[in-house]
Amino acid sequence: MRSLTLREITVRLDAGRRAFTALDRVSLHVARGSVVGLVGESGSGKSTLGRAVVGLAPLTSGRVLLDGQDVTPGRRRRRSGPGLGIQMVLQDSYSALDPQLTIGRTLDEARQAALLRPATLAAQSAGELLELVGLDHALAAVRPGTLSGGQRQRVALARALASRPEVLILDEVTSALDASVQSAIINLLRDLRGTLGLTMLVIGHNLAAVRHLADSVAVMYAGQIVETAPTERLIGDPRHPYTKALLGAVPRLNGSVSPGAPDPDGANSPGKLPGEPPDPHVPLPGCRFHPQCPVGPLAVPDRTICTTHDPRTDARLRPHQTACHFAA
Ligand SMILES: Nc1ncnc2c1ncn2[C@@H]1O[C@H](COP(=O)(O)OP(=O)(O)OP(=O)(O)O)[C@@H](O)[C@H]1O
Repeated sequence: MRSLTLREITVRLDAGRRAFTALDRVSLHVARGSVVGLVGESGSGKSTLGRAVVGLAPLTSGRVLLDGQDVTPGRRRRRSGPGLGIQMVLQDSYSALDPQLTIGRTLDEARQAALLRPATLAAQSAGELLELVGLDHALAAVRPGTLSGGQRQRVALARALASRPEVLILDEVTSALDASVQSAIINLLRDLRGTLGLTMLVIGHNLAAVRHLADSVAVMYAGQIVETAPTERLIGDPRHPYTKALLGAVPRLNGSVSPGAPDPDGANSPGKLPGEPPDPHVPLPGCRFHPQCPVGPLAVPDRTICTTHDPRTDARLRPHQTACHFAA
């Protein structure tokens, strides 16, 4: 396993009439064999970050490093990019699997692709891969359409593991599943982490699921990471005003939640904060969070949070910070 380092990742996307900044200089480190959770509201840029790392979203600037080695997608001097070294599993495994191929064929193709990679460790058989994710060998003969959502997600995981990736990015892999299936997948990921020592970036709305997998959690808001901290510290002592607001909307998080506990009502997910997150298509002048920021008008009603409060130093970064309720 290797570490994953993201340095100042910026992604500008084209949304019809004009481009907008979906990710703004995002930096993150996932130590070798560790698990980092990435949480935030819908539209904050979590999936775009994962996609940019594996080359599925255009990277405007920034670097992707595996153990310090530059594997940034699209860089000229890099020959293969993250390639098979970083694998991503998506929420929608139905569209991610070819409906015409049997599961065995899908896994065999993934194994074959991995064998072309010189550094690849010995790939396992399709049956062994299925076993690894808790599925019966017999499922190798069937097509994805006959599987349940949970089984398909396990197959998607097996396909990602077929190439023995150094880093696994899991994007909302449980959010489309029933509560009990969610719980089983979370437990599977915990087991795989133990047996394979995987380095993982786990993206999710569900803070409880991330909590029970992740050593540390990064909180994303409007295309930026506003706070990163060891998981229990983040939950017990959030420093950034946005993290506090996010956790404040989740009363049960400070209580006891059993590992991998299902969360059918979303009570352990980041709660619904007042107002709407900023629209990334509309550039915001001055403070991005505070409705009364004197630097400029804010297009986000009810968001009484100022991002200019530095959680690491507790410093007030800019003069207009004094208008922020949270830092007052
Ligand atoms: N291909 C694209 N073209 C244009 N805009 C996009 C594209 N992909 C994402 N976006 C926009 O980028 C922003 C970030 O989206 P992203 O899917 O990364 O957020 P997210 O935090 O993963 O949300 P969710 O949890 O709902 O998946 C959103 O405003 C989204 O509409």
